[in-house]
Parts: sequence; C-alpha cells; structure tokens
Amino acid sequence: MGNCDEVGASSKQYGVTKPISKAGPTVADIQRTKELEKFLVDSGLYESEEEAAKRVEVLHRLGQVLKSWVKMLIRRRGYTDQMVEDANAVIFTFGSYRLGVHGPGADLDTLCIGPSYVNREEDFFFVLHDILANMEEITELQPIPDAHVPVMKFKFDGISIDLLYASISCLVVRDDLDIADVSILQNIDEPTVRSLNGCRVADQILKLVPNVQNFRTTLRCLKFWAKRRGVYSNVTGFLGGVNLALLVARVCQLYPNAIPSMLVSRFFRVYTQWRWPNPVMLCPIEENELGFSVWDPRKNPRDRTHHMPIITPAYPCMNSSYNVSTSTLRVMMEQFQYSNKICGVILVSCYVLEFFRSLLDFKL
Ligand SMILES: Nc1ncnc2c1ncn2[C@@H]1O[C@H](COP(=O)(O)OP(=O)(O)OP(=O)(O)O)[C@@H](O)[C@H]1O
Ligand SMILES: [Mg+2]
Repeated sequence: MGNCDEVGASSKQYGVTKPISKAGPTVADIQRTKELEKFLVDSGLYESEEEAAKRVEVLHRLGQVLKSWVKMLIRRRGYTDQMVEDANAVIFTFGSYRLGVHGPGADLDTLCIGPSYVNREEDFFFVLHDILANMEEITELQPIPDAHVPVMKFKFDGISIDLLYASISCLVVRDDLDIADVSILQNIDEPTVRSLNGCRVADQILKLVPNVQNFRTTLRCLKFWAKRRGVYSNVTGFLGGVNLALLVARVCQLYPNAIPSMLVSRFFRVYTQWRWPNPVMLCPIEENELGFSVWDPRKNPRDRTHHMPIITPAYPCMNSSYNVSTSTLRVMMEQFQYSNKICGVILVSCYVLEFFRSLLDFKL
C-alpha cells in the first residue's frame, strides 16, 4: 500500500515552519478514518438534524431581536427616520459552533456587533437585558458585566446561549461587516477587543488549516478524548475547546495531507515530544500600530511564567492557556504519552475500533 505523496494541500506552506511530512493516506488509513468517523457518530457526538435546524432558527430570531433593539434605541434618542432605517446590529457565532465541532446540547457562542452609539454598560446590560427578560422563549437569563469578557447568558427555546457585545467605531454596521479586518479594532477598549477576539480567532483557525473537514473530525475526536480522560477544562488549567482547536490545527499544518486517523496519532506523537514552554502557534505573532499588547515573553515578564503557551492566531495574539500550571501540564503530558503508546500499538494492529475505545477508556 503506497502513500499518495505530494497531493492535495501539499504545495502551500501552512504555519510557521515547513511540514513534518507531506504524506497522504494509505488505503488502510482511509479505512481507519471511515471507522473513526463511524465511531464518532455512534458515540453520539453529532447533533440531530432537528437540533441543527433549531439552532439556525434561534440564531435568526435572536438576530431580529438585536436589530430591532438598536432601531428602538436610536428612535428613542430622536434621530431621523433615515437613521432609524440604517440602524443595525449583526450577530456572529464563534466557539465550537462556528468551528463546526459542537456536540448535542453544546452552548451557542455568539457576538453582537453594534454601532458606536450603542454601549455595553447601559444599552446592552440594561435595555437589551429587559427586552430579553420579557420574552417568553428566554429563560435562565444571567448578565455577567464584570467578567474578563462581559457576557449575557441565557437559554433561547432551550438552547444555551452566551451573548457578547462589541460596539465598534462606526455609525452604521453593515450586514456584510468583515471582522477579519484589523481596522475594526480602531478606537475600542480592551473588553471590546476581547469580545471580538473569539470570532476573529475562529475565522483565522479555519483559514490556517489545510483541510477544514479533516481538522473538524480530528478535533471532535480529540475533544472526546480529552473529556473522557478528564483533561477538558480551561478554567481548571487543562485544555478547553479553543486550546485543543489550536493544538489540532497545528498538527494539521505539520501533516497537510494527512486524514483524521493519521492526525489523531500524529497529535499524540507531536505533543509527547513538544518542548514546552515553546509556544504552539499557527502564524507569526505580529505587532501593529494599534498598540494592543500581544504575547511576548521577551517583553512581558508575566508571559515568561506560562508553562504551555498556545497562541491565538488573530491580532492581538494572546496565550489561550495561561491557566496551565506545572501540575496540570504534567498530567496532560502523562495523558499524551499514554495515548501515544496506544497509537504505537495500533500501527501493527487492525482492531481499529478497539483502539479508539482503549484511547478513551479510563484505566490509568
Ligand atoms: N482562554 C481563552 N483564550 C482565548 N479565547 C477563549 C478562551 N476561553 C474561551 N475562549 C473563547 O470562547 C470560545 C467559547 O468557549 P467555550 O468554552 O464555549 O468553548 P468551545 O470551543 O465553544 O467548546 P464547547 O463545545 O465545550 O462549548 C472559544 O472558542 C474561544 O474563542
Ligand atoms: Mg462553546
């Protein structure tokens, strides 16, 4: 069974170094990937069509609520009819939903972008809050204005939603607003930059991987693995969704023509050998004239204390895993090593499903 070398995504370089291997899959890899995909479906990692349709509908309805909220505000302030007509807000998604790796019941991470005259403190956390509080379909409404990234949490028709707000410095927000454009960060404060960051990061990740579908399947598998092995949690110093997404994306760059069954085992091989605190990054860290602080251990003493830097790929680049401590890093390294060993065994075995099960099995 020969490798299909030099195919597909191999002509372009992804990431900050050359790839480790441009090898494509063998027939056995293709078979293993099919079995892996079936395993993920059978394990219940994909939502039903009904749930997917409901999310789309909820997003649409929430978008309508946000648009009429902004129009109502500007009308109330006595602006002209033309300005009321132009008043607009747009809704973007980020997190696992935007990346296309969310499971059934996952939260829907959303960001509302509004014009300069609609602020977060009053308009979002009071006026919009009251509108939402009076809607029948909204339950468990919980505003958290003082969080590092201010957020309004609620359920809309039973779907959990995290809603962030960013007011950008323009009077009219167009429906086709490009959030990748760095000019969107002009004249805004740090919490707004952080609110925009999740969407900008998700879009960049999808642009920086050689093959989005292979990235998604591999990430679904590694999220499942991390949950079952007890290392899926950003707040407690392990790996959250965005950290894992970045780690998987980097492996996809290093093996641009590999398919998911190959990428899962390469993941464990790469991170078993990774010399932390060398940072994992998908693109160079750039400074620019806007002057926001970016991750830079030469400049910022605090960045030198990070044990497992996993850097976000959109300006201003930050370390997404600042919570990792020496002890959580040690636990994660043990888990990488344990799984890397199992992957070594599979190379000489054909019991693929057994292999995936043993990766997830909670024996230490
Ligand atoms: N430490 C962090 N650094 C940077 N961004 C973060 C961090 N934690 C969360 N975020 C942003 O918030 C988004 C949503 O976080 P969340 O915890 O919902 O994870 P998720 O990737 O959506 O996975 P899940 O399916 O578990 O919800 C992340 O994708 C990321 O954009
Ligand atoms: Mg989420």
